Order: sequence, then structure tokens, then C-alpha cells
Amino acid sequence: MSVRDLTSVKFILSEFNHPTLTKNLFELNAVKECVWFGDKLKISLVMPFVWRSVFEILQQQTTDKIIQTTKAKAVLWSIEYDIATLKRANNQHAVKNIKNIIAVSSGKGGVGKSSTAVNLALALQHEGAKVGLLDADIYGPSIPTMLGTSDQHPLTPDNQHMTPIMAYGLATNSIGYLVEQGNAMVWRGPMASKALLQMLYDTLWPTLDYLVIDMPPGTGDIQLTLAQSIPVTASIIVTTPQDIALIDAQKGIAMFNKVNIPTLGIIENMSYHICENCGHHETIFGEEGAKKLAQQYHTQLLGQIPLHRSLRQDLDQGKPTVMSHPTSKFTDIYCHLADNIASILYFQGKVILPDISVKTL
Ligand SMILES: Nc1ncnc2c1ncn2[C@@H]1O[C@H](COP(=O)(O)OP(=O)(O)OP(=O)(O)O)[C@@H](O)[C@H]1O
Repeated sequence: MSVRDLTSVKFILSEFNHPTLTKNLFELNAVKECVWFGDKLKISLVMPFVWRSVFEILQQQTTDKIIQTTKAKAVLWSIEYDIATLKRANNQHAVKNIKNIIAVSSGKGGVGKSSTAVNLALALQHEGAKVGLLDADIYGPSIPTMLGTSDQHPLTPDNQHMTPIMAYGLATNSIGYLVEQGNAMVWRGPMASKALLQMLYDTLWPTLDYLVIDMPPGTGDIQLTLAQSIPVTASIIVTTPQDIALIDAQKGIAMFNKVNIPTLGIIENMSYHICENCGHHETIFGEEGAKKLAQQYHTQLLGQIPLHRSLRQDLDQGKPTVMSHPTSKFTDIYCHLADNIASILYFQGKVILPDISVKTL
């Protein structure tokens, strides 16, 4: 084999296996460049979904092998994204500037849906995407507190549209920015749904790869109306491992099935408690509940988030863990979750051309 031969490099790359890949990197058309650059090798990828954490694993697992077989001085790795737009449920038209919408739901309140939505949105951004976050949790809009933006209000340049509030790079909107605390609680179903759809369609979103929507908890009329009216790509259900939460999570999956919205999978929050003194993992709310539920409903367990005081403290202080502790094990968990979700969204979906026709209210 000639020293300049790239066959072995391509073989090593094509052999790379990871749960986020159901095709190899060449079948995915992700290898943009694999060339000699003087005595170094240049490998550039373009991915259709976020993949930064797995890209690090790829480098760790293959760089030495590539250097050994090619005798290259070094490998110059790079990654870019061209995030795919995926077919929306029920063939709905797009919202202007938004490629994909992920609805984060829970059958029951208090399971950590908002905490998960906000850290997931930040993790998707950390992994390389342009991300927005819409707080549709009308009866308890907690996103402004979690992002430290409670005192901000969107501007309305033309008295109809709103400029999103930017927080840590995310474009956000929330009913919490618009009405006094507690006032939205008394809204009835149709009024609440209308307000939320207005926030979705009348916000001047910048170009976004993913908009994460923190849905109102529960499976009542308002949730059903919203699920049907929002051009969602897929939904995610957050639950805790307790039986009572799992029963409600089932109702959530059934609700999305009823309106033909694919459920991407289940996130188990407060999955286990990590002892702050000895690091012991304790499954205080039970074990394997979400995994069994996922199997029963032919969906998957997307990830497990531990119960830990620092996760709550960071949110209470208005700087979620992915921002306040970017190198922590918790951020790592959220980032792998983000890569996992983005890849499943891609492989389960159908790639379409972006924004041929957009919907307005
Ligand atoms: N994994 C976790 N570890 C520690 N605390 C957590 C975790 N997840 C959520 N919490 C805390 O639990 C509380 C409830 O979380 P959150 O507001 O996200 O729940 P929710 O399901 O969105 O509730 P709601 O019914 O109001 O929509 C918050 O104080 C949050 O900081």
C-alpha cells in the first residue's frame, strides 16, 4: 500500500460504530473531505444532526489507528452541520424560519419537564445547532426563572410580532414574559391555546434548526388542541420512574398516538440519586420503569437524568447546568441525550426541503 493511499483511512472511518448511527459515515454522506494536507490528514465531516460529543468519541477511537496505518504526522479533524429539515406530523406547514419542532411533554406535573426542556435546548446548542425554546407551560411558566430572564419583555416592533428574548444564545418566548405571574392561570382552554399559538407564530424567530417546546403538563383538552395545531416533528415524554408518573406518561404517549404525532421516546428524570458524599447511585423512585414503558409502547428510553441538588440549584439561580457547569458529568449526560435525540429524529424521520410553504395564524 502506498503511503498516500486513503483506503485504510476510509475503512477505519466506515467501521466506526455508535448508537447514533444506523448507517456508516459514508452511507450518510457525512465525509466531506478525507485528503492529505502535506504530511497530515484532513478529515472534514458535515452532519445532518448534532453530533459534537460523538465526534469526540470518533476522534478518540480512530486517530491513533489512522496515524499508525498511514504514518501521517497528525489528523486535522473538523465538523460542520447542515441540519436536515424533517417531515412534520400530519404534513403541517412549517413555522417561518424553524426547521424542526420537538415537543417536550409529561403526563403529570412536577416530573422535571421544564428542567429537561431547558437543559436539552442548551445541550442541542452546545452540540452545534441553532436552537429556540418556547415555554408553552401556560399554568406554570418557569422557563424565564430558569434562564434568569424574568424581568424581560419581548418588543413588538409592528404591534403584532414579538422579538424573542435571547438567553445564553437561545431564542426564547414565554407567557411568563407577557403577563403578570399567576394571571394566565385563570385562562380557559381556548384562550390559553390561542395565546400559545400566537406566541409560536408571532414571534420573530431567527433561523432555527430546532425549536424545543415546553408543553403544558397533562393530557387534557388544551394539550390535545396544541398537539394537533402545532407543526411538530416529534414529541418526547418526560417521566420519573415512579409508577404513578409512568401511568400518566402512558396517557401522554396515547394522546400523541391519537393525533398521529410520533413519540421519539421517553426521558427518565430523577432516575437515580447520586450521593454527594460517596457518589453512590440510589434508585429511590424505582428501577427500569421507563424502560419497560418504552418497550410496551414500542418506543425507546432516550436517556436517564439523575436527581441531584446542583441541577436544581443551577435552575433556581437562572443559569442551567449545561451553561453553568459545561464540563460537568451532568452536561455530558444532557449532551449525549441531545445527540441521541437529534439522530433518532433524523433516522426515524423523512428529510424534506426546508420551508416551501409556511403557515401563519
Ligand atoms: N434531575 C433533577 N434533579 C434535581 N432537581 C430537579 C431535577 N429535575 C427537576 N428538578 C427540580 O424539580 C422541580 C420541578 O421541576 P420542573 O419545574 O422542571 O417540573 P415540571 O414537570 O416542568 O413541572 P410543571 O408541572 O410545573 O410543568 C424544580 O425545582 C427543579 O429544579
